Amino acid sequence: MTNAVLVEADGVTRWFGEVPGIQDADLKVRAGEIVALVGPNGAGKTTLMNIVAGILSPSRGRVRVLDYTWGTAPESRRPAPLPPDLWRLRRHLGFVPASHEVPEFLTAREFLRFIAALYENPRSEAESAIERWLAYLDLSGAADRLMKGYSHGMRKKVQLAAALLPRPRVFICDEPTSGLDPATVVLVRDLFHALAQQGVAVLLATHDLPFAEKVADRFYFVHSSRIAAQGSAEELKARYHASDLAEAFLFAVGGGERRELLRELVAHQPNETP
Ligand SMILES: Nc1ncnc2c1ncn2[C@@H]1O[C@H](COP(=O)(O)OP(=O)(O)OP(=O)(O)O)[C@@H](O)[C@H]1O
Repeated sequence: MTNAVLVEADGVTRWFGEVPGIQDADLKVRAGEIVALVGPNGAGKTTLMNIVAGILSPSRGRVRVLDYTWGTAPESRRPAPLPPDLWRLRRHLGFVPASHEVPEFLTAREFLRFIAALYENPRSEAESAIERWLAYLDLSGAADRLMKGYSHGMRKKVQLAAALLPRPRVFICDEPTSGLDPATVVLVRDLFHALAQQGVAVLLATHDLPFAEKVADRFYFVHSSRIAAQGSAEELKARYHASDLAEAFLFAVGGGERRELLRELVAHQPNETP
């Protein structure tokens, strides 16, 4: 299996007016690698994912996914237009957004058929792939109901199936476990590992650190619109003398000072009698 870099961001910055979405972010995801972006709300994870998925243009910096390169070099705060032929990349890039949006007035089966037709999968092959995805994600019983009545978790499952049906080489997934029951989280974990084994480059963003630690090979800590640290779980824990990934994150973004402050706050005064 090749370990070529399939996704690369170089100095990517995106401003929303005066608000920084992400600044000077460098990112790499290799074939067969699972990379997780972790960080608090508003840190910049979704902005970075949307940029490398070709949904949002960077204000500055360059992006390469497979053979497609786009972005801008000048010192500008104005987003560069996305290249018009970027749609060609989409059949190779599966994307699951953080939102649970699906076309509500279609059934899951209709929607998946639409996706298969869009990417010109042969009809017979597509039907059997759709059946298998529905079965794997435990959606077969609901497949002919309008998605209007679907729960958040069911919608997430449909988004996963739709993104993976065209067999992408790059898979970008925002909040993969949000709304999912614990048994489905295990299915998704296995799914990610299976994709990586097939040489797919997987990029995800999550608040679910136990899940991330089980699936990801490498992490990017995103904080205040910047990448604060990157590495494997073992590297990050060793670097910040942390017992788990959450603690490593806290120390990487300066939370160690808060721990010191807490120690001082609760320490007994020297002349205090117990
Ligand atoms: N369309 C937008 N217009 C204005 N500001 C935006 C827009 N999208 C994102 N931002 C801002 O960019 C920053 C990064 O947001 P982003 O959604 O990337 O964070 P996140 O790490 O994905 O957060 P969460 O974990 O809550 O999803 C935030 O300050 C956010 O308010």
